[in-house]
Amino acid sequence: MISFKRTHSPKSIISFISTTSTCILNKKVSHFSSVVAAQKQITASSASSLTTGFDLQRSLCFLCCNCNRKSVADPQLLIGSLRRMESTFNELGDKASVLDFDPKSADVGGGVEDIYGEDTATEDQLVTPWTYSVASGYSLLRDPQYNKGLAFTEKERDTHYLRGLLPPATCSQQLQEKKLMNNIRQYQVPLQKYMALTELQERNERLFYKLLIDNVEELLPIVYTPTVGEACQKFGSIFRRPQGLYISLKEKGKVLEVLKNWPERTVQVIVVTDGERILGLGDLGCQGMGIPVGKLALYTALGGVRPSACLPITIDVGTNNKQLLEDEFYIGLRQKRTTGKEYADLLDEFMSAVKQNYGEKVLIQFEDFANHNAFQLLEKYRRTHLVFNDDIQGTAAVVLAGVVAALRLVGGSLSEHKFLFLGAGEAGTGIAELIALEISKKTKTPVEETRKKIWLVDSKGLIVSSRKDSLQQFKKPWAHEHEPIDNLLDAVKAIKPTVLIGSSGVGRTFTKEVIEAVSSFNEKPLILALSNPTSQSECTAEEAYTWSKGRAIFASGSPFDPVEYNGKVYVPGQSNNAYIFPGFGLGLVISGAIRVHDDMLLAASESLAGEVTEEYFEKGLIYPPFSNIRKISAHIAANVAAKAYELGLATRLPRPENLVKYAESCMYSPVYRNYR
Ligand SMILES: O=C([O-])CC(=O)C(=O)O
Ligand SMILES: [Mg+2]
Repeated sequence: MISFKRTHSPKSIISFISTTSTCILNKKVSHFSSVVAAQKQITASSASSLTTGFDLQRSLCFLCCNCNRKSVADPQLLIGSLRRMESTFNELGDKASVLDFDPKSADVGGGVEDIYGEDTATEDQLVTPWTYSVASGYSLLRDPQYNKGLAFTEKERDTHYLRGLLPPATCSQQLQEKKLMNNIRQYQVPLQKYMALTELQERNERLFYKLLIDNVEELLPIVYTPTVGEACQKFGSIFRRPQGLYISLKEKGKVLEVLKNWPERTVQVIVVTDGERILGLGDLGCQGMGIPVGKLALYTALGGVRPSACLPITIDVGTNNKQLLEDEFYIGLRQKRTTGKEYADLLDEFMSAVKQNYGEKVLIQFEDFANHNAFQLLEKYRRTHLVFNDDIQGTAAVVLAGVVAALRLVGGSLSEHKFLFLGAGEAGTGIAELIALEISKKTKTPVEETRKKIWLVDSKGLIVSSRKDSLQQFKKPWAHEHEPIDNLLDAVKAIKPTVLIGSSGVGRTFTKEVIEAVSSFNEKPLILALSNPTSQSECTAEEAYTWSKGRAIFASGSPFDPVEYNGKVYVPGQSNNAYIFPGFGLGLVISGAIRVHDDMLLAASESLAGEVTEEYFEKGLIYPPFSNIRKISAHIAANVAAKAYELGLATRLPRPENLVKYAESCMYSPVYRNYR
């Protein structure tokens, strides 16, 4: 039955009870879930000895259920019980123990009893899916945020009612990590590894992050590209427990309420998608949820943002993917995508609700929206919200960093190079613009001029001025004077780029002829095949090295293994926005930035390029290894935060003196905590 901890002083319990009752009487809380929320607030705000709210909440639940199992929402009955409880404590004074209190004079006896009525409830009876605010006992083992499995110490097993719920052995987090890695390595199929990791995340969050942080190079291709792409494609079939928040057209008019259902109040980073352009795989509708979930796992593992401060969101406005619409296991709305006003209104409601619920400083990262919405959303909200488009801005910052680093290998300054892109969408035009901006700043030349060094090819051929009228807005700045060319190979031959960048989302488009052509007029052609996942990469690492006869400097969006060519081993780099967004977001969060400015992207990019040291250049690498990513992220965060302060966009004052140290000190560590 009810068991307040004996460590709770009766006075503090009484004060809690009376505050709660007052809240209920004043109709500040109107139903039971609000009582739970109120209880959390009261516990947090009263500096009483109520250090654990668990038992209180449990008893409230208990009382509630006991009042009337069919209608737990009756505040009057609850207050009645609370009052009786209060008077029991008052009578007995400091000697009181909660065991002295029996809410309905022994309505509940000993033994095994279904006191909450959940097991005995018939199908038409309502049961309350209640939970504790502070977990203990069985619920502690089921709470991924606090569960430590066999690593609970003897003392914790005593104080948290875990005796008997675990086998006798205890072990360290290191040993658990070793076991889990052994298990994961046994799976041959990457998707099975993905599922095993997801299960771990839902079972023991700290252990999940410990694995990810300590084995980042091995596990990144599982929780992230390429495997996350396959996971999204099969999301309905592998779906077990929901992660993140789903906002669909059904929730129109109620988005704020939906946000309030999320259990965490202090959210710092939201990654949101509408699933229309998942990696280079196209429209995966609601199943795109794998992407925000994966990106936020990296926010924590690579950038040190606390998991509880991360919120993955999928906005479901339907899908045009016929196969999914016909798939019996599809988890989303079964309708064609809505567009126009209805789409804009839902997004608008979402953006306002986020600000209302979480304030001005929550970062909203747009991810994998289709071009036509991505540019518009960024433009529409960048002055009113803290927004960042990873595919446009994050990819741009990472590619600029790689290109700047590569200058050490290929020579020349940025302005002396000529760039040709295959793909003129978010990544292509985003990268092009940031390169043009950087050249403009460095050479003090107007950006309209520096753009002329950069050429883009889309599905219709080279973007040239004669096509201007029919081009989408975001492509227009790239329509330079040139005769029309309708394919990449001819464009390569005509433009003679020193840098060739693939951002088309279409695999195997850097053909042998294309790579041979670009290698014919460059000693060391810089070739970046950015599209994800691996199946969509413009070429493989092996193709790039072989066709360029070992001369290409190559990096790709998804990882490739090292390649041996003519007796030499070439290690390809991974040009993926995962280098940037975790540190970038951390920098915004720690400075309390309220808007994103392009100069912050340049700051992040510069910081990343600065991490590529001689030892990596010697191996032909233009990015540092991911194994150093937390240190890299701290530096990126510090550089971004410094820029936020410089621009007057930071609200965390005073500015910490040493921003790198400060960033490091803010980073989440997955090591287990000791419980009192
Ligand atoms: O998720 C990734 O690996 C990079 C990215 O943003 C994309 O391809 O859309
Ligand atoms: Mg993306």
